[in-house]
Amino acid sequence: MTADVLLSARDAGKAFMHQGQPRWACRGVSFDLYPGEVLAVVGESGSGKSTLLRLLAARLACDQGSVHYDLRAESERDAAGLTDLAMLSEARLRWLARTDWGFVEQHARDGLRMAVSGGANVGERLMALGARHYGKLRGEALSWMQRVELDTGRIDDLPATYSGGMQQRLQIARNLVTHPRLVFMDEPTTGLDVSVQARLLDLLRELVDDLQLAAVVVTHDLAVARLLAQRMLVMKDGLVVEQGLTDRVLDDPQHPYTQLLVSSVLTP
Ligand SMILES: Nc1ncnc2c1ncn2[C@@H]1O[C@H](COP(=O)(O)OP(=O)(O)OP(=O)(O)O)[C@@H](O)[C@H]1O
Repeated sequence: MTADVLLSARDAGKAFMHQGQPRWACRGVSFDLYPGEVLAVVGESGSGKSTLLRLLAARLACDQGSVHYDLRAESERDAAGLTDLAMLSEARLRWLARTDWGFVEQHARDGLRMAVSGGANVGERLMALGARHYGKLRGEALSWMQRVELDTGRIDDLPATYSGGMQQRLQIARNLVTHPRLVFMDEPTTGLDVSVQARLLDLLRELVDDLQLAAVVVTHDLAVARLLAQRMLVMKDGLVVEQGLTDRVLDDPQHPYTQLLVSSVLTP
C-alpha cells in the first residue's frame, strides 16, 4: 500500500448462508483506489458486484480479508492514514458515510428521504456537519439543484412528485453537497430512459471531473464503465477475473469471460 491510496481492498470477501452452508458472494478481491480515480465494477447479474460495493462502503463486514480507508483528511485530529474499516465504531462509520463518502443507490428512493422536500434532502447532510443557518442551507440546496440541472422552483416539492431522472439528480446532489472524497454508485443510471441516462451520465462525468471525486461504480453496462471509469474490475461468480485500465480491458480483453462480455455488446 502506498501513502497516496484512498481506499484499499485486500483479499476482501463475503459469504452468505445458503441452504445451511456458507456461499461466497465475492471473495479474494484486492485493489487500490487513488484520490480522484473512478473504478468500475462490471459483471453479469449475481456476480457479486453489489456485495463488493457494500463491503467497500462498510455496509457489510468482510468475512475474509479487509478494506482500508485513508482517514487523514477526514478530520484535523486524525492522522491515522489507512485504517481498517473493521476497526471503526458504528458511530464513526456513520459519520464517514454522511460526510466523506456518498452512496448513490440504483433506486433513488432508497437514497432519498421521501417524506421531506427536495431542498431538505440536500440540506440534511450539511446539517449533519453542524450547519443550522436556514438561509445558507436553502442557498446551498438551490445552488446544488442548479448544478444537477433540477428546476429550483421544485425545491419545496416532495421527491415523490419528481420523475425518476429528477429523483436520481436529487440523490446525486444530496450526496455531493458535503464534498465527499469518495462516492459509491450502484447502477446509477439503470432503469432510466435511454435519453435520460445519457444526460445523467454526462452530468456525472462532469461532476466527477470538477470535484476530483474518487468513485466506485457498479454497472452491468460496459458503456457506463467506458464513459466514467479510468480502471475497471470484471467479476464472475464472485471472483475478479480481470482488472486494468478501462480502455485496455475493453479494447483488448484477456479473460474469456471479458471477451464474451465485450463481444456480446458489439454483436447486434
Ligand atoms: N443478503 C443476502 N443473503 C443471501 N445471499 C445474498 C445476499 N445478497 C447477495 N446474495 C447472493 O450473493 C450473490 C451475489 O449477489 P450480488 O447482488 O452481489 O450480485 P450482483 O452482481 O450485484 O447482481 P445484480 O446485478 O443482479 O444486483 C448472489 O448469489 C446473491 O444471491
